[in-house]
Amino acid sequence: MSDDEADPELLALLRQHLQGKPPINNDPETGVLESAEYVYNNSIDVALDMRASKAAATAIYSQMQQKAYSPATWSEHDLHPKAEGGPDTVAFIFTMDLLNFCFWSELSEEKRFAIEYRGKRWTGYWSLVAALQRALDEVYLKFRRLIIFIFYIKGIPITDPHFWQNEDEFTLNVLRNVFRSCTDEEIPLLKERLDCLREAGNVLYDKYKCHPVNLIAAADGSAARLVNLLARDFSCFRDEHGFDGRKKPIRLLKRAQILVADLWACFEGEDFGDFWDIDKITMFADYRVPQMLNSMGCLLYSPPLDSAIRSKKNIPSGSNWELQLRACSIWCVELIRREILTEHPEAEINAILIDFFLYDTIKEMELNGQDKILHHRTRSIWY
Ligand SMILES: Nc1nc2c(c(CN[C@H]3C=C[C@H](O)[C@@H]3O)cn2[C@@H]2O[C@H](COP(=O)(O)O)[C@@H](O)[C@H]2O)c(=O)[nH]1
Repeated sequence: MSDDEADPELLALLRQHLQGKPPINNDPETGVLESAEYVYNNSIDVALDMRASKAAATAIYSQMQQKAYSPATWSEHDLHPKAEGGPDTVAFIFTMDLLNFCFWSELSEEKRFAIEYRGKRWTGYWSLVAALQRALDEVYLKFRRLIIFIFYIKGIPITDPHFWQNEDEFTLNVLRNVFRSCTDEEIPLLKERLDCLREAGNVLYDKYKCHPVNLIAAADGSAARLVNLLARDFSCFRDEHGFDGRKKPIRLLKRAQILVADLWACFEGEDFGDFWDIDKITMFADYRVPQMLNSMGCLLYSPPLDSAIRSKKNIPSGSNWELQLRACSIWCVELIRREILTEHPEAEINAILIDFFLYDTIKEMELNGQDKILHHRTRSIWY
């Protein structure tokens, strides 16, 4: 290269710097997409149907346009906290995504675990949000009554890491009361949920001045860096698994990623939701979106796996089948995202919004009794 030609790498660094973004070589990656592609390339029980995925991209894009899907859609859900709450909303979302796992039940709709709140019966993910809101309401209502009464009524500060650390006050029975059901079934994995809160309380106290806003600050505006901090510092967010003897763990990091996505959506990309690399976040590998992708013909199962899912067999957490289901779902949504942006380069769409749309759609289908295709059944704290 002659002396007067600028080094392209330096030029790119300069451009990044001028745009106010960290230099390229500091760009953090989460490793989730790389993991998903590796598992997809080495899967024998789950495959993707390219023709169906292409058709799904067209259908998803047009329906998302019709429904004007955007980060603002998140706050339209009655139970979700609002951006006006600032740090209290951050604390709520952190608590919610710390516990955002494993709600499926073997029992009927009438007998499954459910939370009664604001005159309605909430199940699944919404039972979690309702239980947290109810605990805070109880605190709020009690303070209101305080003005009338002279004695102090202590509620349950369920989003406060100081409380999570207090083994005398915050016991399994207290958490059982937060998640008290209007049926005879208890929330799945209650003890594991207490362990997650306890660990998170200790880590936030030790490293982040006991509030998740300081964790967001440490990520310095990067979504990927925040995901990596969560996976590094909290074992209960470290959703990593061995696969086929590969040296590097397969990183799926579902709850770390959905936490970042929920912050981004709730604050609509501003304030505590402002991440310059938000599009690095992938689909969240749970049990609902694979179900939706399978019902659209995008995700195909081998006969043994298909039969296991249809006969509601438990598929162990970290098993080969389970990793194929989760990772191929991430890769499928990535291909759908690329297809949409190829057809519509101007579309303001990312894997998060596609995922939110697919989740909400399968929930609507379930409500209308259309969810004939079953989801896989794994009990774990990862999703
Ligand atoms: N991939 C993906 N997984 C999601 C969600 C959500 C809720 N997100 C809300 C926020 C914005 C969206 O618009 C939604 O309104 C929960 N889950 C997961 O599903 C499971 C619960 O299922 P069920 O028992 O049927 O409620 C459980 O693993 C939970 O972690 C999502 O969005 N994407």
